[in-house]
Amino acid sequence: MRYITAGESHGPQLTAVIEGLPANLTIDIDQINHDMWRRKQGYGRGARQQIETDEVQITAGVRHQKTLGSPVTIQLANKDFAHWQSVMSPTEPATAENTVRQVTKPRPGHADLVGGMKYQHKDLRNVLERSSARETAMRVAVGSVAKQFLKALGIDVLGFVRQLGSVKADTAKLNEFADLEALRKVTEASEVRTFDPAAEAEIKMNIDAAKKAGDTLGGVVEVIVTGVPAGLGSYVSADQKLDGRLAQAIIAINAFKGVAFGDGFELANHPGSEDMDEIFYDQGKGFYRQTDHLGGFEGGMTNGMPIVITAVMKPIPTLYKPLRSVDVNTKEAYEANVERSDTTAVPAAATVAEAMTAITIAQAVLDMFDANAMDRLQAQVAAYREELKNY
Ligand SMILES: Cc1cc2nc3c(=O)[nH]c(=O)nc-3n(C[C@H](O)[C@H](O)[C@H](O)COP(=O)(O)O)c2cc1C
Ligand SMILES: C=C(O[C@@H]1CC(C(=O)O)=C[C@@H](OP(=O)(O)O)[C@H]1O)C(=O)O
Repeated sequence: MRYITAGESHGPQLTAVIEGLPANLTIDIDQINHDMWRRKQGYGRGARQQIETDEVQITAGVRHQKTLGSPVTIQLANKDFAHWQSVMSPTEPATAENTVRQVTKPRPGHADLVGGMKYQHKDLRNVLERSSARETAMRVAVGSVAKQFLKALGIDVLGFVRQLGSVKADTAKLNEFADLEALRKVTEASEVRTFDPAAEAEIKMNIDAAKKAGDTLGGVVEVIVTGVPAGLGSYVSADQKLDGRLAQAIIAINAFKGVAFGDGFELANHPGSEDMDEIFYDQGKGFYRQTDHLGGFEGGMTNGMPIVITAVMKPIPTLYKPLRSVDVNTKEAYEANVERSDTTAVPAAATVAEAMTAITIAQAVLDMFDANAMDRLQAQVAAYREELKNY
């Protein structure tokens, strides 16, 4: 399965094309729109989210809620385009009137300056429109389809917030959740998508304070995947290592700067005897582990334990507090000014990280099993799970 997205932040619409989904997968559009809603939410988001409704349309590859095996197209209108029609028109020629909102002042932390140099744009709007995280809306739509595919195979994926700014949610509280369903309910109801109400209250205060100071906040998201059979991905070649592919997918989210599996950077603080997940055997369930320090991966392959990914998002680069930069035409120094921006988007980014994870795991499943028809694929996965138990 592969996908591509197209669309500018203030252009007419965003589009995703997914190729390689098996036929007869049931697609629930309400579920997609629910995930779109989750990405739109989150304390600290800016005014743009009040303009958009983010309800998608499926325009190809699905009939009566079932995939056909042909490419699937998902479309999303940008409501904000109404305010940018002339500036962002794909067909009108450039005139003095419709190029008035040219951007010549690159914002530090954005693609603006280097994108302009690379593509020979002097109106940096030509860069920022596509480098904007608006595009992550389509990744969430594709991810929602991937999640529905995985769910049909007993694999569940959830992303949530672990830390926002310097405030960390309490790990002991996370361990109290019986399953992902219970965790989903609590984190979905949280305005900052976390599971710790005490941390949530403190985080909201910090977001208010950052906003007041014209500053922004980053944070750490976590994604957990349960029900994964052992053996997805492979150790045989670097490009087949599934942990490596997941790391690429996560770092490819706007503003993500680091990714780790299991205990992650904490692994360095312990000797090997405390970090490995020892192997046990039971007649009924086969080989199993009692711990998951390595986050579900050995040798680039899933080992049957939950996949646990944490990833860090830098603070939003557009600040109301001005940052120093230089105009690309006049070469004069200036201090950046801002129209509108998010104070933080870590809660939204947790949904994006969940989507990128789901897409990557779905691709690994489709690389390994029959990718044509859902029934045959389900039968193969069930037989494979049985084979593993009897190994
Ligand atoms: C969900 C989400 C929302 C974002 N919202 C904003 C925003 O409102 N303002 C902003 O300057 N950056 C925002 N960003 C981050 C920028 O898109 C990103 O930092 C920029 O494109 C440069 O890419 P890089 O940080 O990956 O190098 C957002 C990122 C995500 C994932
Ligand atoms: C539009 C979205 O996020 C945008 C991501 C973004 C950026 O620079 O990445 C900048 C802001 O856009 P605007 O300049 O239109 O206010 C955010 O609102 C979205 O997530 O749907």
